[in-house]
Amino acid sequence: MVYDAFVLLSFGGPEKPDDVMPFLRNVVRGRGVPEERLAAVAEHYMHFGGVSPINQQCRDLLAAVQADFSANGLDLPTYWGNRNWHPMLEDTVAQMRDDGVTHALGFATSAYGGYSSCHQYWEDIDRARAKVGPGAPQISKLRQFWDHPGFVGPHVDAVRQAWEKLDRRAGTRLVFTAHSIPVSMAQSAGPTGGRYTAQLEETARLVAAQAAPDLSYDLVWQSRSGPPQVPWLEPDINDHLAALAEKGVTDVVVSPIGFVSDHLEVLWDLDNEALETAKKLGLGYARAATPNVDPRFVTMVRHLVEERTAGRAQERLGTLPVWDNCPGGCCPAPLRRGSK
Ligand SMILES: CC1=C(CCC(=O)O)c2cc3nc(cc4[nH]c(cc5[nH]c(cc1n2)c(C)c5CCC(=O)O)c(CCC(=O)O)c4C)C(CCC(=O)O)=C3C
Ligand SMILES: [Fe+2]
Repeated sequence: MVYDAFVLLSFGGPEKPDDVMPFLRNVVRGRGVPEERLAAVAEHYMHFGGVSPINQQCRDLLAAVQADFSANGLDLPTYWGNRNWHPMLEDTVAQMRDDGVTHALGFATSAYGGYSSCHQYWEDIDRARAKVGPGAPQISKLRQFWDHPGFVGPHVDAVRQAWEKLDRRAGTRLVFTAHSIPVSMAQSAGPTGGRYTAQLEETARLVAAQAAPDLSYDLVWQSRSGPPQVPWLEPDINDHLAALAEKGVTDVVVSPIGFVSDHLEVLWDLDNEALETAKKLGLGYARAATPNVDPRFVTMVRHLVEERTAGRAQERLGTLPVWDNCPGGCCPAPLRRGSK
C-alpha cells in the first residue's frame, strides 16, 4: 500500500465567542443533550473568551509532527481536519483531492476504542469523502495507542511532576480520569464490548506502575453530558473526591489519561471544578499534565505511520489486543434523537 499524505483528525473547537453555539450544535446533532447542559457548556467556553484551546493544540502538534517527519526522512505532506469545527474534515479532504492525494493515513487525537473516540472518526472520514465525491482520497485511520510508550511515558513523567508539588503525605492517592460516556456506549465499545473501559484500566495500571507504584489509585470519570435519565459511567471525579476525603485521603494527584492535550474539559472540569471541590474538602490537589507536544508523543505518531509504511514493529506495554482496521459492527453509533 502506498500512502501519499498524513491527516490529523480531531474534534475541533470554537475560536471566538460567535463560534461557540454553532460549534455546540454541531457536537450534539441529534444526541438529545438538553438545552440547559448546552448553555452551561457554552458558559465554560465563554470563561475562556469563547476560545477552545484544542485547535491551537492541533496546530502545534501538526507542526511538531511535520518537523519530525522531515528530520527523519519521511516525505509525507500533512493535513488537518475536524469533526465539529473549522477546519472541517470535508474541506480538508477537498483540498487533499485538489493536491492529488490518493490515500492518506489518519491520526485521531484519541488513544482509545469506542464510538466517540474511534468509530466516529471513521464516520467523519466516510461523511467527508461522500461530500467531496469522485476523486476523494481514501483515508486509513492509524491504530489506537492507549498502551504505546510514547503515550504512557509522558503521562508517567507528568504524574511524578504533579506529585512533587504536594507534601508527600501518607494519605496521597492517584486519581485517573477520562471522559464519561453512556453506559450503553461503554458496553458496546470494541469488537467484544467494554473496550474503552478496559483500555483505560490498562493505561491507568501502566502509568501507576511506572510513576507511583506505592500509591493506591482509581479510575473515575469526568465531563458527563447527555440527558439525566440516561446512565453514564460513574463515579464522577467530584463525587469521588468527596468519598476519598471521607476515607481519610489527604492529597490527590489527578491524571487525565483520557486526553492527549489540555482540552477545555481538562482546563474547566479539572483545573476549575475538581480543584474547587478538593479545596472545599481540604484535599491537597495537583493535576498532572497531558502529552501535548511531548517529543515522545510526537515520535509515536511517526512510529505509528512507520508501522504501516515501513514494517516497524508495534511498541506496546499492555496485553489487550489491538488492530489496524476495526471489524464491522464494532462500536455502533448511539440512537439519534430527532436528527436530520
Ligand atoms: C469519549 C469522548 C472524548 C474523548 C475522545 C476524543 O477526544 O474524541 C471526548 C472529547 C471531547 N469532547 C469535547 C467537547 C464536547 N463533548 C460533548 C459531548 C460528548 N462527549 C462525549 C464523549 C467524548 N468526548 C459524548 C458521548 C458526548 C455526548 C454527545 C455526543 O454523543 O457527541 C460536548 C457537548 C456538550 C456537553 O459537554 O454536554 C462538547 C462541547 C472536546 C473539545 C474540547 C475543547 O474544546 O477543548 C473533546 C476533545
Ligand atoms: Fe466530549
